[in-house]
Amino acid sequence: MKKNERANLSASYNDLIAMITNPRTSIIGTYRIESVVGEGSFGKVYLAVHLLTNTKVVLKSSSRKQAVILAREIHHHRRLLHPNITRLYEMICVEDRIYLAMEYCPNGELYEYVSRQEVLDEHTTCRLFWQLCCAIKYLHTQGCVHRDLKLENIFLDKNFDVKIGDFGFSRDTDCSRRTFMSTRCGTVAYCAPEVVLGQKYIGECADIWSLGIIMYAMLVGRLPFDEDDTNLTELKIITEQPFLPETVSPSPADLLTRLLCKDYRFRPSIDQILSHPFFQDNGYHVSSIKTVKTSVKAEDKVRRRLELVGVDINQLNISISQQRCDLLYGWWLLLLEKETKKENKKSNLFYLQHSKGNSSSFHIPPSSPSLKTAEVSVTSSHPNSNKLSRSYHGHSSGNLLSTFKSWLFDSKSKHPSGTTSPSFDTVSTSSKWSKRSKNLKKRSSLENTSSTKGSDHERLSSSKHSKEAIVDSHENTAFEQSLPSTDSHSRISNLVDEKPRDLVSPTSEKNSTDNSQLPIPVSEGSLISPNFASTANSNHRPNSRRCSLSQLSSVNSSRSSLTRSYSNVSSTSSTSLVSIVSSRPSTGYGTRPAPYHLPIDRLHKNIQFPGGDSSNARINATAILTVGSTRRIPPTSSSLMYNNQNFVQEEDEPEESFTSDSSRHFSDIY
Ligand SMILES: Nc1ncnc2c1ncn2[C@@H]1O[C@H](COP(=O)(O)OP(=O)(O)OP(=O)(O)O)[C@@H](O)[C@H]1O
Repeated sequence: MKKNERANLSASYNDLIAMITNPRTSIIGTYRIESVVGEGSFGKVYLAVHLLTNTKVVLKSSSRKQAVILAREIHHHRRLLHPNITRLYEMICVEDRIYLAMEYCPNGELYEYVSRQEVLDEHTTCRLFWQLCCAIKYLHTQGCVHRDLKLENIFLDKNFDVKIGDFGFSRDTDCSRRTFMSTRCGTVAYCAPEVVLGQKYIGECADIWSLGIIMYAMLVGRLPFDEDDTNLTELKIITEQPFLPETVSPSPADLLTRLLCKDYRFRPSIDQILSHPFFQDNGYHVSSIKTVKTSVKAEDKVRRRLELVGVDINQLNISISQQRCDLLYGWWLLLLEKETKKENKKSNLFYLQHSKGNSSSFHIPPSSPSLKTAEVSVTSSHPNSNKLSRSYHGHSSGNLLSTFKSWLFDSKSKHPSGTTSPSFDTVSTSSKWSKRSKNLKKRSSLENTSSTKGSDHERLSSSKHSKEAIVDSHENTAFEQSLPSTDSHSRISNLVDEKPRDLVSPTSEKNSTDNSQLPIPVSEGSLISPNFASTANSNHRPNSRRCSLSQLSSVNSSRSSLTRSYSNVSSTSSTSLVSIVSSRPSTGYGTRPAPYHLPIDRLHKNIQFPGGDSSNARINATAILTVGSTRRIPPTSSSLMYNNQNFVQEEDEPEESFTSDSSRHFSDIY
């Protein structure tokens, strides 16, 4: 044996030893774990790289014990394909853990961003809030409500575009006949009055209230109702008008007033919100709503490439049509995303070339890439940079993998043309605001201040018009088959025992004798047209304009209090309003060193916990509490949050069957 051959053998043996003796898992399925980026309720969240596409993803790890809870999240999340919703690529089930591979948002949570910036200028607020509302419109149109919208569940991608995540409390709703729900869920400070009161509520209206809280936090730098004492927070949510500083211009103030209307019946619909002058005056129109688009050409290309490397196309089509979130579906989404990005770069280059010397003919819609971003994209699509990004810095199996990758990426086979270039869908809205408020005057002082802030904000501004290349399933026949039809939606709705009712008009509801429709007991003036507390109200947090989420006297209003929430335990009295205080210590300025959720013994003492192993129990910061329901949860679901607790009551949701099929054990290196 030659000397260098022996050296190679010895090196590969050492690699093998290093790999199998390393106590830390580094490969999960086809992902290589790089680092830990956070801690969720059920486990660590890792930054990982997809070995075939080099795409960065997050891997959310959970114990198999949480499988039933996760099923709800996966069931909703995998159907959602929108530029402002994090994409769920794949679910990897290994012996005792489940990993969810999701779109990575390198700029973290909106919570941290707002904390860093203290307050956002109106232009930035408008851009982010527009994206958020577009995502919510899509969600509601899909017959789904989020029910846990908060700054911590909104992420920012590399272009500082909004991505909603965490669908743990989502549920199906009938978008044509608003469904009444009774499960109290979400985070207290973001909860609508009707939810706090334990009344039946309409999920869409509760989401819209939470949007109001988020918009308020962006503009004012703190939450409108957030006290140390949860009961006080709840009382304020029900009775008080939020204090609105003078610095907020009339137009956003008008929108905020409408969103935070105590009576859900008078809150605007998502279409009405999107048509509000606050958006229109900033150049955001319903005609510029983005949808996820991919071309037939890109799909064909990806299919052929997968076929070339031996993937069974029938199997692939099944995975796609059932949105199975398995290995093949993950490959499909990631490859398609890459291909679409490539196409978008090409079209940006095309725009760039055609705009030279003729800039007036080059129209950039509000949410499409700016020229600056497009230039960057073109530069990075240079063949050399491509090569660089494809190079594999990996394990001993690198050679095989790179051969496989070269088959996937360097296929010379010709593909049928027929590209549908990315375009913007127009969504028509019938309702218009009757009264247009004054044009929004940009507050130059605020903008100046913000422009001098940290690099994050500069990046945000510079990427104002950037566009993410995202996969679209809607042009794909296979995908189309998989999209739940209205029928399947209503079938799912039927599984929920809360009977959907028509929301014809507030008047018709008033006539109803149902408790859920009784007017909310707040002062009459605020019932219909809530006026924000006067800015002259000096008792209420002076100088709050300058206070940040983490600095403000709600000082206590650091993250710990933000995440106080209803929990997935019901009290012994089914109608009592029970709240749980997460006693996670204040973590200071936008950091989260400790896990959110502390052991059960540190909870608010008025909670009565049914028997069970408290040491095993963790409070989900945003868990569920059912009030006023006499239903009992089936035994299988009762272990959702607390072992041995039969009091937990959850709404019936269609459950995804989680197989423990060994074929899913792609890589159990631990
Ligand atoms: N898509 C993502 N991109 C980047 N970081 C992420 C992403 N998802 C989660 N993280 C990081 O992981 C942390 C925990 O994730 P997340 O909040 O989604 O977990 P969770 O289990 O839903 O927690 P909770 O229920 O308490 O909200 C986040 O604070 C964030 O730092």
